[in-house]
Formats: sequence, C-alpha cells, structure tokens
Amino acid sequence: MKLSELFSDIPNYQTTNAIENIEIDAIEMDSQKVKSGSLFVCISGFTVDGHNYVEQAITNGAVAIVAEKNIKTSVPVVIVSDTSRILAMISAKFYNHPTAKIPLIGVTGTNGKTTVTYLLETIYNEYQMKTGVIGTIQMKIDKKTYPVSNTTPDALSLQKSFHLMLEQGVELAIMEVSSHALDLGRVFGCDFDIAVFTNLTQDHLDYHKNIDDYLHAKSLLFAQLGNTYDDRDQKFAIINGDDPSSDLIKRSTAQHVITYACKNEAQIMAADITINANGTSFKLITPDESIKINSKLIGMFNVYNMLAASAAAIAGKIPLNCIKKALESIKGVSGRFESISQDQSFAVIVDYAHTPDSLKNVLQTIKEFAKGKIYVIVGCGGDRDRSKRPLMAAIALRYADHALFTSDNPRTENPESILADMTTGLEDFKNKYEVTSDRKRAIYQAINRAKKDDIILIAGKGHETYQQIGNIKYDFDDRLIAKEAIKAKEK
Ligand SMILES: CC(=O)N[C@H]1[C@@H](OP(=O)(O)OP(=O)(O)OC[C@H]2O[C@@H](n3ccc(=O)[nH]c3=O)[C@H](O)[C@@H]2O)O[C@H](CO)[C@@H](O)[C@@H]1O[C@H](C)C(=O)N[C@@H](C)C(=O)N[C@H](CCC(=O)O)C(=O)O
Ligand SMILES: Nc1ncnc2c1ncn2[C@@H]1O[C@H](COP(=O)(O)OP(=O)(O)OP(=O)(O)O)[C@@H](O)[C@H]1O
Ligand SMILES: N[C@H](CCC[C@H](N)C(=O)O)C(=O)O
Ligand SMILES: [Mg+2]
Repeated sequence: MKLSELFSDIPNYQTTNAIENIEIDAIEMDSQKVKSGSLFVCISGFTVDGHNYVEQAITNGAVAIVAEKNIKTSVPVVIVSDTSRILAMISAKFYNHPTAKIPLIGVTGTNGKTTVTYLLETIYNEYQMKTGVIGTIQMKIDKKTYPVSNTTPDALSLQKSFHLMLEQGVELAIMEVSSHALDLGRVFGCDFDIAVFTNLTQDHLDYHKNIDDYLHAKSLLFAQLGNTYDDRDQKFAIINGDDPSSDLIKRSTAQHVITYACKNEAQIMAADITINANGTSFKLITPDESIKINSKLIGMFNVYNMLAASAAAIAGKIPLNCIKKALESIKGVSGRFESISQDQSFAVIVDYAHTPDSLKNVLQTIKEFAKGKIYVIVGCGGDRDRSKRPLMAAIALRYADHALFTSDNPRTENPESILADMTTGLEDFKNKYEVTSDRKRAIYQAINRAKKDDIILIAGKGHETYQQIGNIKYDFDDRLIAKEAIKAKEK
C-alpha cells in the first residue's frame, strides 16, 4: 500500500518529504522486526523511547518513519501528535479494516473477562460458527492456539490477528479489552458490535490514578461502540445491572443497552439460583422466554459470567436452547477454579484470583461447601497495584482457616517487600498465616498438612506457566507443582 493512501483518513499530519510514491510492505513498531520496505512507527513507551531506534530501523530497511517530532534522517518522516493512536488507525487501514468484515464482541471489566469470552466461544461454536478469541490465556482461531504477551495486544498485532482470522474464515471474533488497552488506544480502529461490561472493583491502581480513572478507561469501550466505519446492524452494550458502576457505563454509549442482573430489575435475569460443590443451576429469564441452566461452573460470580455471555449471545440472536446446551457443556476455563484431583482425600483448587474482589468471591464460594479446613496460598504481583496487597491478605485471613503468603510474579520488586506490604498490620493474626517467598515450598507445605475434606486454594496464577522474577520468566505451573506435591505426600 502507498504511504499516502495509508494516511488518507488521518486528518492531521506533516511530512518532511513527499510520500506519494513510497510503497509500504509492512508496518512495524519494533525496530528489531523492521525489514526492507517497512514503515517504522516510533512509540514512546514506559521503558524506552522508540524515537531512539530510528537509525536501527533504517539500517534494517525502513522506507519511512512515523514520529511525534521531526527527526533528521535519510527517509521521509510523517509527523503526528500521537503515534500510538495513529498506529491503531493505520494498522486497521493496512489490513483493510478486518473488523468491519467480522462481527466483534469486546469484553471488559475487572474480573470475568476471560471466562465470558470462553463461554461466548462455546455458545457460538455450538451454533456452528467459527470463532477467534483474543485474551489473557492465548489467541485462538478455531482450534488452533497462539501465544500472547498481553491480554489485549498492541494495535498492530491486533489488526494483524483479525486479518489472519478473516483469512481463516472466522465468522465472529471475541476479545478481552483491558483498561490499559483502552487507555493506550490499542483498540482504536476496532469496530465492535457488542461490548460487554462484567464488573468494576479495585485493581491496576498502579497504572490508573484512582478508581474513577480506571472506570473512565473501561467506559471508553462503550463510548467507542458504533463509532467506526461500517453501517452494519445495531450495536449492543451488555451491562451488569447489579454493579454500582453500571450507570456510568450506560451513559457512555449511544447504542442499545441490554442489562443483566440477579438482584436489580434487568432484561436478562437469573432466578432460583442454587450453587453447590459440583455446579450451579438457575433459571435464565429473558423478556420472551425462560430456560433452566444446569452448569458445571461453580460460584455466584460464574452465574454473572453466564448471564453476561447469554445476554451478549441473545443480542447476537442465538437461540436460547443453543445457549443452554453450550453453558451446560463447558467444564471450566483453564486455571479458573480448576480442580487438581489425583483421588486424594482433600481438594486442591487452582484459580486466577489476583484481585481483592475475585479472591473474596472464590473463598466465599469455597466456604459455602467446605467440610474441613480451608488453606489459601496467595501472593501479589510485583510492579503492580501496591494498595491491593494488604486488602488481599486481609481477605485471605478472613475467609480461610490458614494462609500461606508467597510470591506471585515479583517481577523487578523485592519479593520480601511485597510480602511485607501484604502482612503489615496483621501481627495479631500471626498464628493464622505463614510467609515464604518460595511458592513451591508454600504449595508443598499446604498439601503436606492437608487432612481429609480440607480444601486448598492456590490463588493468583491460574493458567500461568511461569514465575517472573526480575525480568526472567522461570517455568512454574501451580497445577504441576500441586500434582507433584500430592504424589510425594502419598508415597
Ligand atoms: C505498561 C504497558 O502496558 N507496557 C506495554 C508496552 O511496553 P513499553 O511501553 O514498556 O514498551 P517499551 O519497551 O518502552 O518500548 C517502546 C517502543 O520502542 C520499541 N523498541 C524497543 C526496543 C528496541 O530495540 N527497538 C524498538 O523499536 C518497542 O517495540 C516499542 O514500540 O508495550 C509493549 C508492546 O506492546 C507491551 O507488551 C507492554 O506490556 C507489558 C508487557 C505489560 O505488562 N503490560 C500490562 C501492564 C498490561 O498491558 N496489562 C493489560 C491488562 C491485563 C489485565 O486486564 O489484568 C493487558 O492488556 O495485558
Ligand atoms: N464475574 C466475576 N466476578 C468476580 N470475580 C470473578 C468473576 N469471574 C471470575 N472471577 C474471579 O476472577 C478470576 C479471574 O477470572 P477471569 O480470568 O475470567 O477474569 P479476567 O477479567 O479475564 O482477569 P484478567 O484481567 O487478569 O485477564 C477467576 O479465577 C475468579 O477467581
Ligand atoms: N493481567 C494481570 C494479571 C495478574 C496476574 C498475577 N499472577 C500477577 O502477576 O500479578 C496483570 O498483569 O496485572
Ligand atoms: Mg483475562
């Protein structure tokens, strides 16, 4: 594509040279990936400034540069005020606006995004539609999976992924949209058809100034709904009517709103809810009909997730019996309330709860059906929201009988200081918890101590297969370590 064509929809930019005859074969935001014929977009990041890599990009073959300032160099420079946002727009254009051709569902909220995307995948697959899913665990196109490094990828990778989906005949794309992505403009250029809001509770206050700022970022998905190129059918905002933030989310969109709830009045509701250790059942009520759902998913929070997915699918005109079939078939999502069973006499559950609210929900659920003692193994991520640390530790102590505080991706922080942040003020409860930065040791300790009917919750890492210490990711999988520890105990 010609560089001038790539910028034809961009209202404000300046150029140092004529750009009409420059052919662009690829767009890159990483100088190391630049090849002959690439356009290099300089992003001023949190760690380094992409503007410093222009010469490397040119050495690697860049034929033009997009930058936020004039750079004296041998190839034309297109100067824009915000390269991140322009990257999203030109990537969408370069890949021929793939999301104008594939229907797209975006799911945002503090907790439940991954779960809701996989519920939606199961529902649409049940309806015989080929899906693509992008989120925390992986990117998935039909049955094939691809690794990811972010929940919501950068704008360039994202548009490339949608292009690949289109090439592979995907009929519906479903993605998690993180607050970081919304704030950083990673999803500009995405044409959402349905936007889903799960809930808002504390997280990411390292990145967002305060909870209002965080909510504002989430609301951008709904403000963006229906604001792009195509004129396909109606767009829908699917909103949790029981969440206190739902009013602001509703006010953020001009599109059709569908609410779901268990407590407040809503278009889609759940009633007659029963939850036990083997699953959940409820009546799914819609304005036209209702249907009984018997799901293997456990916990009230999963009723909300199922309502969110059902409401989105109903907006997408999927028949209720198909939704029922899908919700009843799904056994669980990797690393979410995943039971580790080797026929031992106690239960081990691996879960991705890494926020105060999710930890509370999971422990409350476990408490409802626990016959023995509850042990929880939990840590808090390094280089992340410090204010959630004491809250998570307090929740662990409130709902479990015994807590083992340990490391969960300390990243560049000192693991001991993270643990100190968690346990400050908990001196009076010293007999209820232990502290060890060695996560493997914590898992072994809990498993060795467990007796018949006890339940061990290993929280925070879920599907993750690494422990990040410094900038290195070491192999580490809670599920494998737990299995190993159970085996060792039984010897
Ligand atoms: C804070 C944040 O969002 N950081 C993201 C950001 O990294 P960064 O700003 O540090 O990038 P940088 O290293 O400064 O590089 C700046 C630019 O220079 C370029 N560069 C760099 C080196 C070089 O030799 N040549 C070169 O051109 C880079 O390619 C880049 O374009 O851009 C990277 C590339 O897109 C992201 O992978 C990275 O996510 C990191 C891994 C991260 O941990 N992000 C978290 C906070 C995040 O985004 N989380 C959300 C939410 C998850 C949830 O919901 O819980 C997510 O969506 O994942
Ligand atoms: N609707 C919900 N409300 C509260 N907690 C939930 C909900 N759904 C799931 N959880 C809890 O949150 C954890 C993470 O769930 P999930 O991975 O679906 O959320 P997510 O929003 O994708 O998280 P992330 O932001 O890390 O990608 C689960 O393991 C469970 O403990
Ligand atoms: N997407 C979240 C995941 C947190 C998972 C937890 N294991 C941690 O590392 O804190 C984040 O990057 O904040
Ligand atoms: Mg997720």
